[in-house]
Amino acid sequence: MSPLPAEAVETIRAAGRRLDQRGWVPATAGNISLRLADGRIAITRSGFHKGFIPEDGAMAVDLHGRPEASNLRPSAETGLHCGIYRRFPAARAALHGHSVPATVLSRRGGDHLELSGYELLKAFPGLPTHEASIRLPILDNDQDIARLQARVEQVWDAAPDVPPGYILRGHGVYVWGEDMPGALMRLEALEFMLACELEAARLP
Ligand SMILES: CSC[C@@H](O)[C@@H](O)C(=O)COP(=O)(O)O
Ligand SMILES: [Zn+2]
Repeated sequence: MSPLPAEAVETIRAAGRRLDQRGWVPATAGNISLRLADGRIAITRSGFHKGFIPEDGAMAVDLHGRPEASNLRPSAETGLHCGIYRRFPAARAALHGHSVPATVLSRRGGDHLELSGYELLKAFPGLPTHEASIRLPILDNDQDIARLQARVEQVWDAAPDVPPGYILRGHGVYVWGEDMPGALMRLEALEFMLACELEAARLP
């Protein structure tokens, strides 16, 4: 059991501050992870405010979410992060936030949100133009994370071209990327488009 690399911990703490600056991690909401070079997953410990993650606020788990240190409690949603890393070998960073637009829009119903015509779609892989769309899955929230992850996998199985993100209804967004800057960029792009959708829904 080796300690987490200091650089990985700092990357996670900086991402937490960024999410907090944007208002996406109220109270103790949100969680953040990185896949380390040795294959372990570094993830935020449960219950901290993500804008103020302490130096010991991240810990290592394996790809199945099993903690290295049994006295520490990883994020309650570790199973969702590990599900992403198991499924997508290129994923090296995953972010989860609770923004107002994601929460409000997902509570309107439906099993997906179609985002089309936005220049910022180009932040997503394989979309070189705004003349494209992504179908962002919306899944009903569930406190049983293993059951929720099983449903996420059903959605991925049914539509292999799903974008690197999804929404949990009334809860928040998950996004992943090939590194932390990539995941942050994607989350920002997605949150911008969700905020636009919310504004548009308010127009008469
Ligand atoms: C403020 S309650 C939010 C939690 O239930 C959960 O959804 C969340 O995002 C943070 O949980 P955590 O266990 O700190 O990773
Ligand atoms: Zn959450």
